[in-house]
Amino acid sequence: MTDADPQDPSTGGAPEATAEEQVAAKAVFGDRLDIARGFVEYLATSGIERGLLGPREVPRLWSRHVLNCAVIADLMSQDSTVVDVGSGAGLPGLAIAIARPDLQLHLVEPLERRVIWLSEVVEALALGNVTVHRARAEQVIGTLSGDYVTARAVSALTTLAGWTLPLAVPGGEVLAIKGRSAGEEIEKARKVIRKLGGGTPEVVTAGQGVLQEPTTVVRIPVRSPA
Ligand SMILES: C[S@@+](CC[C@H](N)C(=O)[O-])C[C@H]1O[C@@H](n2cnc3c(N)ncnc32)[C@H](O)[C@@H]1O
Repeated sequence: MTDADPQDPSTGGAPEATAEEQVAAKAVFGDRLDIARGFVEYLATSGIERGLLGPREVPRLWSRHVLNCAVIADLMSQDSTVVDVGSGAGLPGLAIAIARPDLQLHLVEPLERRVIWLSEVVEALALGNVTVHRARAEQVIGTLSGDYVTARAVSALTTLAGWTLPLAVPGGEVLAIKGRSAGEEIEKARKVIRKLGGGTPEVVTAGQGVLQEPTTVVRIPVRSPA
């Protein structure tokens, strides 16, 4: 029997970070790098086995998923509360919670098997700053709120605005990780954002100088009452 190749998604196990990813991971996670490694291990094993991510994602777990998500914590003030909508495999929620223990994270995810996996990972990694809620975002409006509301790959901004803006406190922000479509999505959602009390949306990036490809984020401020 030969040892499993960590870079081969068919053989299971966590991928070895490339030299570049290791430098970035050290910069992003600092003395919590071992916890981040633990998260990558869970993603690469039970996360894949239970269908939270596709096996093809294994070789890019660090760059495309964990690091890409964690850097958006740079856009957040100290000691804030964050609601992550549609956390799935804990992205971006758990990556942020690991990078920034000063933040309080609320992960909102409706699917039971994802919630069970998230709860197991939170317990195993002893992430005391994370609470997992089994719910759709619409169901927690009025009961849960945060200084920041995050989301990645959950829905187009026209729909996502209605799920996230009501969860941000006045003066807070929605931070939606988006790809190249960010500007176009903003144009389509401008009217609904205004109707929901959102301020002027903008495209910002996070992770410059750390990641080869910085993360594109749509930032929407939430207006304070006049
Ligand atoms: C494509 S996955 C993305 C998961 C994760 N954010 C990521 O980037 O890997 C979309 C997730 O959003 C969740 N979702 C769908 N509709 C939702 C809603 N209305 N409120 C909260 N979560 C929702 C799904 O259950 C799923 O876990």
